[in-house]
Parts: sequence; C-alpha cells; structure tokens
Amino acid sequence: MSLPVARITPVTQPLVGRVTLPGSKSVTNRALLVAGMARGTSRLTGILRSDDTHYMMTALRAMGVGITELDETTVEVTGTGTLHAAEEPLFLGNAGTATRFLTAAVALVDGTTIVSGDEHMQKRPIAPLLDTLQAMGVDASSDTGCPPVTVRGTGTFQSGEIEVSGKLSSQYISAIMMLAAMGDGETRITITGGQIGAVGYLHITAAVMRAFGATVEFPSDSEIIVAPGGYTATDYHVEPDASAATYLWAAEKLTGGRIDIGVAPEDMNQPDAKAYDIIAAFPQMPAEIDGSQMQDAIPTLAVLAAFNHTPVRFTGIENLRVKECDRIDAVHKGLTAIHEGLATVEGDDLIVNGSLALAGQARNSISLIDSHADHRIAMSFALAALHLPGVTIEDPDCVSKTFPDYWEVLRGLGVEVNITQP
Ligand SMILES: O=C(O)C1=C[C@@H](OP(=O)(O)O)[C@@H](O)[C@H](O)C1
Ligand SMILES: C=C(OP(=O)(O)O)C(=O)O
Repeated sequence: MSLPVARITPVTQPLVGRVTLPGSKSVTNRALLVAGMARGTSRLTGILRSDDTHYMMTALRAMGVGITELDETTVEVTGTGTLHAAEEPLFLGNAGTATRFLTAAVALVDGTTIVSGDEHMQKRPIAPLLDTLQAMGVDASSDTGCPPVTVRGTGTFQSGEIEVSGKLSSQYISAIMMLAAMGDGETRITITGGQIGAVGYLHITAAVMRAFGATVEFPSDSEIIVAPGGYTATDYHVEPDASAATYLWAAEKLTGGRIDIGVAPEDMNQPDAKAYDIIAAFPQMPAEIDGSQMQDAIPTLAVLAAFNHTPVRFTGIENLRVKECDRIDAVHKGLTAIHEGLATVEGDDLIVNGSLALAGQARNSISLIDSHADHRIAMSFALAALHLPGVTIEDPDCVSKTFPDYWEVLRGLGVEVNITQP
C-alpha cells in the first residue's frame, strides 16, 4: 500500500517567526487520568489535542468520566472518584502513556476491562507492569507480554510494599504511582532492573499527582512512597511540550534563524528540555551523548548530528528499540537513505558521522524516508530536508500522534511543504 509523502523544499533563508507549541503529551495524559479519578470537576488548560490524548479521553469517557471540551486547549473533567466498567475494549492506538497508565488504573474497575492498541502497540512490552499488578492482587494478563491486556478488576488492590521494573519503560512506574494514591494504605514502590532512563518522567508524575492533592515522596533513587487518599479535583495548567520544542530549536540552529516558541527550556519540567543545551552547541555537538535521560529527543539530535562538524555517538538509548518503532534502526536507515555511511550502529549505540559538507556532497538524489508510522522519525527527518534537496518523508500524517500542526507550523515559518496523496 503506498502512503502519502511530504516533499520539503530546502530553505534559502534562516527560519524566523513565532510558534505556539502544543501542550505536553506526558503532562496532558497524566492530568486527564488523575482528574478522571478525582471526585468533582477539574479544569485543564493548555492541553495537547492529538491522537494520544484523544485515545486517553475516549477511554476515560467510556469508563464514566465526564469530559467537556471548552475550547481547543481547555477541558473540564468530572470524575466520580473511581472508574466504571467500559462496554467495549479500550482502544489506545500506539499511545504508550495511555496504554500503560490505564492498564494500571483499570484495577479500580469492578469488572473486566480489555486494554488494546494498534499493531505497533501490540509489539510494545507490558509484562513487567502486569507482574507488579499481579503482586498487588490484580488479575491482569496478556497472552504475548504485549497488549491486548485483560484486567479482571474487583475495584480494589493491595497497597503495601511492591516492586516495579523500569528497565524497559518508566511508564510502568508512573502507572503504578498514579494508581497507588487510590489505595487503602501507603504504597512503597521499589524500582528494580537497575537505573531507569528518563527518571524525570517520574518527577512529572509526582508533580501532577501533588497538584491534585496526593502525597508522593522519593526517599532514594530507587524508592517511592505514595500515601492513600485519592485525588482532589483542581484547575491545572499543562506546560508546552519539550519534545515538540526540540524540532523548533534544531530548525532555528540549522538555518541560523530565530524562532520564538514563547517558553524557555529552563521553564519546562520535561526531560527533553535538557536537549536544548546540546542543540545550542551545534555544530560542535559533543562526541558522545548519553541519551538515557532525553530519549524522545534522540531522533532530533541524530538528524542534527548529520550536519555537525564532528561525529557523534549516542549511548544509553537501548529503550529506543521499544518505542513507536525501533528508533535506532529507523534513524540508521533514514540517515543511510540520505548518504551511505552517514550512520552506523554498534550494539545499541548509534554513531552519526556528520559533516557540514553533506549539504554540497554527491548523494542519493531522492532519499525516501520510511517514517515507520512514527511521528518522531517523520518530524526529525523533516529537519534534514531543510538543507538537503530530495529528502521525502513517507506517511507525514503520523505526526498527529503528538503534534498534529507540525507541517502547518513549518509552513508558517516559510517552509514549502508539499504533501501528496498516492
Ligand atoms: O512517561 C512518559 O510520559 C513518557 C516516558 C518515556 O517512555 P518510557 O518510559 O517508555 O521510556 C517517553 O519516551 C514517552 O514519550 C513519554
Ligand atoms: C515514545 C513516545 O511515546 P509513547 O511511549 O507515549 O507512545 C514518544 O512520544 O516519543
């Protein structure tokens, strides 16, 4: 089946302009869920409207949560203090946050819930989260270790001491944290499986929980204590999305432009805000970048590294293999489609052999980039197209997962983006 493609004309001018970023996906899906588990009405402003948040809202509505859309970025969420049985399976597309967070949250349902996703989600592991739920007395199972998951809930679960492995995904831990506040007693979580990537996501989880009245403490790097008591409805503002910001920071740097995104990186609490300093160092990016604490920014940084003065090795990125696609492989293939030898993979490390001269070099005249249905692959390779003729992005519509206006935003900055249907 052939897919739509985006053809981008290389820019001849620095990109200059103002952009309104979408709200943070991570914060929006946490705030929607926590507000949905609270009793009463919360008003959420600045939210992201995209596939991932649509799936979360649809699932919450199916479980009895009232959600009224007041405008494009504002919703009122009315919860009853628990979740009710849905009539149909909860279909969550390829939204990792919605899938992992709801797999735990549906322990509150008195009845059976099926949590399902698309063909990509059905390859993304969830067994470590199911192991923890089972240890909490929740009957949660999957035939494959990936969604679909069946949870036969009784409306309650056991608090106390539990372990969660965050080796494959920190989302399992966030999921348990948000559920734990709905328990009858204190929950003491021990993180197993070694140091987790993107620990900042756990702090975002705690920040949203605290805003809704929960008590969360981190006595050490591997322990979290969550007090019982549920959530209190409140008004909450969602900050702009730091992962989305990385494309604009990189576009600004690559073209020597000035893009005002209305928020400084130090004012964002999401892990990917850390990518700003690396982007700012371009074209002298460091020789080695530990990507473990800014995983979603790696495709952006890797494409930028193709234009860096010196090679860059990305380490600590093994979890990229279980994101929307195998991102190490997808970035490697995309860069190779642009120029043979531009990237190599050693184990789970990605090495980008960048050089500014790339822009003038003989290379493939048409580089067809397979997005692998992954928004971050499509958005980051669009950056290469700002400089290189012939870079063509397959399946550009996949940006709807987290940044539906991405192509419009580029056009607003003067970039010629031509999307053609097959
Ligand atoms: O908790 C979150 O909001 C997220 C955690 C990260 O995933 P993992 O914890 O699976 O690495 C990140 O890649 C994802 O986009 C959002
Ligand atoms: C990994 C991502 O998403 P998720 O895990 O929430 O599907 C992402 O947005 O880059």
